[in-house]
Amino acid sequence: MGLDLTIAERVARARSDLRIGAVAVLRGPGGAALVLAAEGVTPDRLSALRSLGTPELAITSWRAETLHAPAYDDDLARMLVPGDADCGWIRSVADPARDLDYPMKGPFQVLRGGDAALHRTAIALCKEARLLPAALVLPHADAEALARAHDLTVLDLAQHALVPFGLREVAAARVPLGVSKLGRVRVFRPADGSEEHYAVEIGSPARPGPVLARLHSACFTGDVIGSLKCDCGPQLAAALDRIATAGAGILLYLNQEGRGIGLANKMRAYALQDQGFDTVEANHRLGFEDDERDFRIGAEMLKAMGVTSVRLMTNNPAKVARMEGQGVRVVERVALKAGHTPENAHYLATKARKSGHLL
Ligand SMILES: Nc1nc2c(ncn2[C@@H]2O[C@H](COP(=O)(O)OP(=O)(O)OP(=O)(O)O)[C@@H](O)[C@H]2O)c(=O)[nH]1
Ligand SMILES: [Zn+2]
Repeated sequence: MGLDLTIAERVARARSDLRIGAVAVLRGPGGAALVLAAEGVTPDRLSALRSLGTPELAITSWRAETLHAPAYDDDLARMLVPGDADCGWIRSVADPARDLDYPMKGPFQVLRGGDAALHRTAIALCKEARLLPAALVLPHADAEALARAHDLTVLDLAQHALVPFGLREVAAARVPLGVSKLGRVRVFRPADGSEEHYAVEIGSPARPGPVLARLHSACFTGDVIGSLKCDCGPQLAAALDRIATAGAGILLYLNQEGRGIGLANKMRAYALQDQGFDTVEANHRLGFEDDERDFRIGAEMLKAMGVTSVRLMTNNPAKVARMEGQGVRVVERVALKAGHTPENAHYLATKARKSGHLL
């Protein structure tokens, strides 16, 4: 019926519920559970969950490795929350901020066997909500009745897996730029309620290409406030300059701050870097992969603009491979070196050594 929530709307609702600290219900073939982002737990919510059973804390295998806890489910670990643990305990398992000062001590009661599908989706939703990748999960036979009684969103695991990936252009206008009067900005909105992304088109790039293109991931610190910790700001300026000099091209500004972990998590990663961890180690200690970006977005935007082949400005061979994997031909990789400073030398060297970037 037309008034029913679509799958995309239901997933967006569950994601925002976790984001604001509310409880949602996940339902799978093996049962259902109440879930809550670890970051959003409050004493009230914790005691409400406890009145219904023993909550489990799902963390990624990266976070488990830092805590020296076994990840029996391969990509994640499910720990029982001890009866005397408070919200501070839960936050310390999820958040490495205080790992060095107050190391978490095991032994942790890690569950083995059984089904981790609900936990896996709960972590995926936390990541999509740009929260720490850790969730409280309380499997419960009456979870659906509780959802009805408390007006909670119910999401099927199958629905989460099926959410349609679709981006459509919602607005476009001429924007004269410092580098070229022939600028145009197009705004793309994803079907799944996540952030919008922008295309900056200069001149009239000939479709289907090859078009001189740059996929730039948002970096508030580098792009907006001139941080010296990375090379993003100067790369952004250099890419626009190159396109303007060539007369035509496209820069995609993708809202995948912090390689897809969001600004709050990136600042958590920076705080860990202040403790001596490098950019990759910091992501892992937080429980993330070193790169959480979804490269379908850039490819779909290019295709939506009629572009299927590019001369890609990047120093990251993985970006080239990911674009090719998504059906965009990269006829040439154009090196983009700008903004090397003493402050970002270690960061760039780490990306070269661990993530395969070309210096
Ligand atoms: N998680 C995390 N993200 C960072 C850090 N430093 C910069 N970033 C993010 O990294 C991304 C940089 O992306 P890009 O410059 O587009 O991509 P790249 O993979 O380095 O490849 P290039 O095309 O060669 O620049 C931005 O989203 C930044 O916010 C960091 O220390 N930790
Ligand atoms: Zn940056």
